[in-house]
Amino acid sequence: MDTIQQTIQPQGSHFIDGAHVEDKAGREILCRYAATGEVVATLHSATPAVIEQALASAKRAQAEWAALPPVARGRVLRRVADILRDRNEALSQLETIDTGKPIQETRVADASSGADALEFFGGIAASLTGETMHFGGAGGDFVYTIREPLGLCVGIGAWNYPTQIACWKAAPALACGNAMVFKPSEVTPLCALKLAEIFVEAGAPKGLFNVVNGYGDVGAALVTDARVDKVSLTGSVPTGRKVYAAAAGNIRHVTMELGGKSPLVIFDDADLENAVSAAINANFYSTGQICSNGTRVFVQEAMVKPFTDRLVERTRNARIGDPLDPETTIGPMITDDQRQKVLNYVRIGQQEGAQLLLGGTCPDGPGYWIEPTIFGGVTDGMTIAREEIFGPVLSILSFSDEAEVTARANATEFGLAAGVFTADMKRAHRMVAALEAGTCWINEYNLTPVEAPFGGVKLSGVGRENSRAALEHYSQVKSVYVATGDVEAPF
Ligand SMILES: NC(=O)C1=CN([C@@H]2O[C@H](COP(=O)(O)OP(=O)(O)OC[C@H]3O[C@@H](n4cnc5c(N)ncnc54)[C@H](O)[C@@H]3O)[C@@H](O)[C@H]2O)C=CC1
Repeated sequence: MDTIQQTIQPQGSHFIDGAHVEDKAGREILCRYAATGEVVATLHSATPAVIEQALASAKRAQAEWAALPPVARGRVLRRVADILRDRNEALSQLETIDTGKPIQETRVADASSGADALEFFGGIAASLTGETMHFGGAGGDFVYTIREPLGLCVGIGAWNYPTQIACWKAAPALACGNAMVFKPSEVTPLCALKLAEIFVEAGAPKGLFNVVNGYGDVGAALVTDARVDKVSLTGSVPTGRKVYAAAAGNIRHVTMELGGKSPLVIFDDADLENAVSAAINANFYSTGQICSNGTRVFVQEAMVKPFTDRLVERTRNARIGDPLDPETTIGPMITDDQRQKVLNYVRIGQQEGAQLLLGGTCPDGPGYWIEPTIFGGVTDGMTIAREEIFGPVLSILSFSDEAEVTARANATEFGLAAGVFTADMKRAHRMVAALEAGTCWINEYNLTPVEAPFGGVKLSGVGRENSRAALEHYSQVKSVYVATGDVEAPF
């Protein structure tokens, strides 16, 4: 039988101009399966020569791609979507090995979510048109606009959704006629390589979607290259600050999908089971490694006890185990470093007086496991209520009324997402209007259909992914004034 490594090891660390590329001069990237700590693939961080090759080939491919009729571009993207769906099982297994996320999740949320984006933007490609503005009636002057691609885009990804992040960035970029060089997170380098192969198989010009693997310095080199017209990052706020500043040097476009500390507000008229389900999804899906997670769970006073009891009871049913077993509902953290960071927050939570109601410890054995953790009695000033943990740690905070909870929910420098659970729809709409967040859910949490814009306000980012809104961030408008009469001049 093949070992995991024999099956998983890619033919090269990068995929450029239609082929796998290797340059062993680059620093090693050891790709570990988070469930066991086993090294499943060894890659090398891109050298300057590899980066140059990727950018030059993408630049060439962009001109070829932009010259195609939009309907032909759309067809290629839709073919990519079809292949992703046909190979969902194999791609889900790879995603599980790349990230440690349970197969139960990767089967429905990764390649399939990527396919949705490619299908949506593939369908829209042919309907990207300009506008016409008339002056002085029929036969008079007019302006028409042309929606143009930006050119060469760089995508940089976080570790939690390697396939989805690559697709959410590539699909709108390519639909608009751009090319993309994508750099995955150094801890999940595998999935985007497969996606790059599939683009070529679906008929995309070689070089249109290149993947270079590497550490932060590779991302930095891509961002500062003068040929790059746009940078889209999914990552942490500190990295976002650096990338945004670097892009400013050349006055380049950016999309920043950054971190969060989102509120999930549960009023005492909400359906208890639905609210508990949402709190579970908003904190423990992907072992809590989701930027939009509702980690500050504000519960109205009368609801605190029944909500807490039921949440703890149901969370005891979480099945921690082999991520490739379809019954498993909780996988490991991505790396031991990330687990240590989360455990440190658990310690700080206890030191600052929060009540540890469940979890907080690590199951025995290899791999980067941590139990789903619930804190009660959390107050706004506590570190665990202020900082992004990016792990399975849920904080329950109690509140008395709407005005109070709205102010407290907004008292954060982040603004990615928010959720409100109530039977009173007037209150729900009033609250979401007042919440400082880019994405809100009423009586749900963390659903992100491709038709809806996704993105943050405040420190959580700029720009939007998905929906027609993303097209604005991957294209620019040229305005063309057409005169029909003589030219007036003062002398
Ligand atoms: N808003 C969103 O859509 C999402 C946000 N995130 C955020 O991402 C974070 C976790 O992901 P990480 O991979 O740890 O984030 P990170 O910020 O450490 O790294 C993100 C990516 O940026 C690259 N990078 C690092 N330094 C760079 C530099 N100077 N220039 C260019 N690229 C550089 C990394 O190699 C990686 O590919 C969390 O804070 C989370 O909130 C994660 C998923 C979705």
